[in-house]
Formats: sequence, structure tokens, C-alpha cells
Amino acid sequence: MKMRGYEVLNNPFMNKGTAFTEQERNTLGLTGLLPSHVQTIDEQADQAYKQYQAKQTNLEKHLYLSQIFNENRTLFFNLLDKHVAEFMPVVYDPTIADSIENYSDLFVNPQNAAFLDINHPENIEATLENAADGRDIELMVVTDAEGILGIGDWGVQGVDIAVGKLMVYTAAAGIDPSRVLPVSIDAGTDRQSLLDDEGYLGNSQARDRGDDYFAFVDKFVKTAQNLFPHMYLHFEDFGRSTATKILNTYKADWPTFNDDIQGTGIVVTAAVLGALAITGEDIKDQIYLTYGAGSAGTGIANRVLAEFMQQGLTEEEARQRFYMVDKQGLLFDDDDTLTDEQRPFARSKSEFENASELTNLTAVVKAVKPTVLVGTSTNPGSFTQEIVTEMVANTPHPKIFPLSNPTRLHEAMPDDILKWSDGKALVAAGVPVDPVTYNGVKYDIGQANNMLVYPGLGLGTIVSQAKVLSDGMISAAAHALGGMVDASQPGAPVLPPVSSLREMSERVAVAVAQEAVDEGINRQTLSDIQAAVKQAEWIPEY
Ligand SMILES: NC(=O)c1ccc[n+]([C@@H]2O[C@H](COP(=O)([O-])OP(=O)(O)OC[C@H]3O[C@@H](n4cnc5c(N)ncnc54)[C@H](O)[C@@H]3O)[C@@H](O)[C@H]2O)c1
Ligand SMILES: O=C(O)C[C@H](O)C(=O)O
Ligand SMILES: [Mn+2]
Repeated sequence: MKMRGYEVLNNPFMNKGTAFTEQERNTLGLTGLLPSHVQTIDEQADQAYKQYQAKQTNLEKHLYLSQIFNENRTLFFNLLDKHVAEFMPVVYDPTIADSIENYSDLFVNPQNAAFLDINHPENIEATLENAADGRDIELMVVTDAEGILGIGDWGVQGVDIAVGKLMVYTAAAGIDPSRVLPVSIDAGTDRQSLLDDEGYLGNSQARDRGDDYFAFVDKFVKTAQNLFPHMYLHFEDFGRSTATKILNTYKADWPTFNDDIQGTGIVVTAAVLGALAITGEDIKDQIYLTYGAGSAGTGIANRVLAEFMQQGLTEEEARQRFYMVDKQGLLFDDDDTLTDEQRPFARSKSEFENASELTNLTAVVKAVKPTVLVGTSTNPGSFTQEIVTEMVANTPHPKIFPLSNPTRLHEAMPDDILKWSDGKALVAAGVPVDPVTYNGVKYDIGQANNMLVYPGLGLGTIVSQAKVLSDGMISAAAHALGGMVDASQPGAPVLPPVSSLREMSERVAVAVAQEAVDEGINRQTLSDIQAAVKQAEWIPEY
């Protein structure tokens, strides 16, 4: 039966609020349920923007926008579209970290998420069906919230990252918001403050990482694929010990994507390519140092390594140019605590005269003389003046990318890096930062956040209905993004600005869909890819 009256008003996918026309009010049983004046979406958006501006803190702004999201998706995305660069840090990173930390206290609405409970694997199918509520889902973002940004384990409260990533998918790539599903896997939490909190809304039990957990994930993936056979599945903020294992289990069979590993890998590869376009250097001459060799650190290194090989180096030659530092210092091959992902990058102690001293980043920078330094360590302030000065002494334009989120965890802030390097460093940061003026030059700082790429990657995969997300599609995305810098401007950023998110996403989507077609893994026939991508984009208008 067709929805009527309050059912319509309370459905965020259908609700237009005061913008329902007189005729719609008559046919949908809304007569008398709204004030008489009919508004346009632009009037609604203007009014909402004024209210938004009156809020004092970013968290208040975030909650206000969430309220509009909860009530009226079209208006929310129309507003977001009008103010994308201003709103992105409020709906997404870094403010989303505050909303996650306070989720249980602030809870008002489940936001159409699916809440899967590790204690009830028998409810997986019903949960997904209930949450989809008859909608044909083409994209899920799932998190178990073991490694939210750099802030760790937040249990069920991490569901907000799935909701937030999906907001960015629609804002950046026009993914239809009625065809997405945020999913939380509540596998418990090891955060004592949540376990001690009577108001905590998730399972108050230790996090499960055992066989039960992997069986649960397996049941979820298979049930979801069965219910929605064309779905693209995005994994977000899983823990270091499970993320790669899960991705590797499914990536050869279904279109699955891990944002921290693959999305970040693409963005940083694009940032390296952008930086090289600015300096005119050759990628093959770069020495690459990872600081913080977890999901993102190793994922990025693998993608950049693949780029070195694509540009002509053998794997052995390429690996010679990579070093990794984690808590213990430079990673060596005699260390039996290395993860499977770290091991291929470990070095031999015999390469160094002072191997036993290479237990901190400063000593390693002095020893290996990196030209590219990427921080995914969650260790704030670790890119010190001494390190930056040392890099400048060894390379004319060091590429320094502090990526740990949120802002308070950044390894260094761009203004300091530019000051310490006398304007020579090429910098990108994980969160948005204002331009830096140094010695009369304005430096725009690229935001090396995976949000620059995952929306377009998803759109390209969905439009082509690719059977899997292939390595070639991932590489195509990095090149599409890496080719967008304007190297002729002094102080140009190494990545395109967030204000051109839509253009970026479209470009990435076209490149990705084209690659799927070239590889013959598309399940959707596409004669004009550009047109198909454009046509797939949902527009936030009534
Ligand atoms: N900008 C982006 O797009 C982006 C994408 C993904 C992750 N990140 C950020 O990167 C960080 C790491 O995320 P992850 O998913 O890889 O987490 P992770 O837990 O998998 O990895 C973190 C790694 O850092 C290491 N580490 C912790 N403290 C350290 C220290 N003092 N010195 C050296 N290494 C240390 C840990 O041992 C671990 O290997 C987070 O802050 C996250 O927000 C940013
Ligand atoms: O969520 C972000 O802003 C980027 C990234 O996926 C992260 O985990 O930090
Ligand atoms: Mn993440």
C-alpha cells in the first residue's frame, strides 16, 4: 500500500517537509499536516544554513545537520552540495570523531543503519532485510569499529563512521542515498570506559576476535551478497589484525574494498604523483619511509610499490627503496612480532652499521635518507623539526604527509613543516587545513584523505557492476586523481581541492569503469561510460 500522511513525513527518503506542493499534500494525505506556505528547496536550504551558522561548536553543527539528514535526505544533500568544502569537516572527519566518542549519550536516531550483534548470528538476514526496508541496496559500508580513525576501539558507537562515509559517497559521487546501508558489527569492545558506562548502547562484553568472529563476518558477507547480488561492500576501520585477512578472503570473489588499506593507498599514490609533477622528479629516485606500519601504512606502501613497478622497476629494485618504522623502530626481518603485511618490507640488519640504534624515527631518517615520509602512526608531533631539517638536507623537496586522524593525532601540522623546511617541503595532511602563507607564497595544502577517491571508485564499480574490484581499477583511480594537479602554480597543492570533489569523483569513476570494461569484468554493458556515470548520479532535488 502507498504510504500516506505521517508515514510519508517520517520517511527521510520521501519527506520534503514544507516543500510538498498543494497537490502532493492532497494526494499523500498531508492536508493540514504542514504550515500552509509551500517552500522551494532553495528556501529550505537557506533557512537551514542560517540555523547552522548560529550553532557555536562543530559538534553542534554536526548534530544539527544529522537532524536534517534524519528527517529529509534530499534537503540534507542539497545543503551539503551547496557548501561542500565548509560542511565536509563537520559531517565527516575530524568532527565525526567527537560524535563517535559521544554516540551513546547523544543518540536520538538509528539513521537507517543495520546493527548486527555478534551474539545473534541467526539475526543477520532479518537485520539486513529490516534495515533495507524493501530498498535495493547497491552499497554497504560496514565497520566493526576496532580501529576508528586513530582513536581506537569504539564498539557500536563506531557506526557513525559508516553513516559518515556514506554521506560522503552521495555528496561526492552522487550515490543514491536510498540505495545505501551503513552496517555496524557489534563484536564487543575492549574500551574499558565503554564497558564501565551504564549508558553504553552496545554489547558490554570483551571484543571477540576468534573463530566465532570470522564465522560471523563470513555469514554477514554471504548473506548480504545473497540479498543484494550487485552490492559493492566497503570495509571501514577494522583492526590491524583482521582488516587484511578479511579483505583477502573476499576480494577475489566479490566487489569488496577496504578503505583504510586500498583507499588511502590510492590517495597517497596520487599525492606522490602530484608532488613529482610539481618537482619534475622521477618516482624511481624516491626513497619511501612509512611511519606507523598498520592497515593504512602497509596498504599505502603496497600501492606506491606497485606504482614503482608499473613505472619500470623490478619488485626487488622497488623494495630496496622502501623502509618501515613502527613502535619498535625500523622493521627488521629477524623480528618475530612483525605482521604478515609488514614482513615483506622488513630490512636486514646487515645493511646498517648502526642497526641496533635504529629504534626511533629520527635515527632512521638519518640512516635511510627518505625523500617521502608518510605518517599513519597515531603518534602526534612525531615529525619534529629535526626530522624535517634532516630531510631537507638530503633532498631538495621532501614529500611529507602526516595522515593520522583526527587533527590532534597528526604527526605534524603543515604550517610547521613549511616553516621548518623553509617552504621546500611538499605537504599533504589527512584532515582539512587552511592555506599557509610562508615568505609571501600561499601554499594550498592537499587533503590526503581517502574521501578524495573512495566515492568515485565506488561509483565506477557500481556503474560497471564489476565482478570484483581489481588491482587495475585501483591503479586507474590513482592515476585519474594524480593527474589533476596544476603544477604551474607556486604553492600548488599535491592533490586537487575538496571543492572539486564532484569533478574528481566523476573522473575517477569513468577511469575505473573503463578499466573494468577493458578487463572484461563488467556485468553491465556500457557503450558510453562518461554518459553512464553522469546518468547514475543522483541529484539532490525534489
Ligand atoms: N588520511 C587518511 O585518509 C587516512 C586513512 C586511513 C588511516 N588514517 C590514519 O592513520 C592512522 C592509522 O590508521 P590504521 O587504520 O593504519 O591503524 P592501525 O592500528 O592498523 O595502524 C597503526 C600503526 O601505528 C603503529 N604505531 C602506534 N604508535 C606508534 C608509535 N608511537 N610509533 C610508531 N608506530 C606507532 C601501530 O603499531 C600500528 O602498526 C589513524 O590515525 C588513521 O586515522 C588516515
Ligand atoms: O575517516 C577518515 O577520515 C580517513 C580514514 O579512513 C581514517 O581512518 O582516518
Ligand atoms: Mn578509516
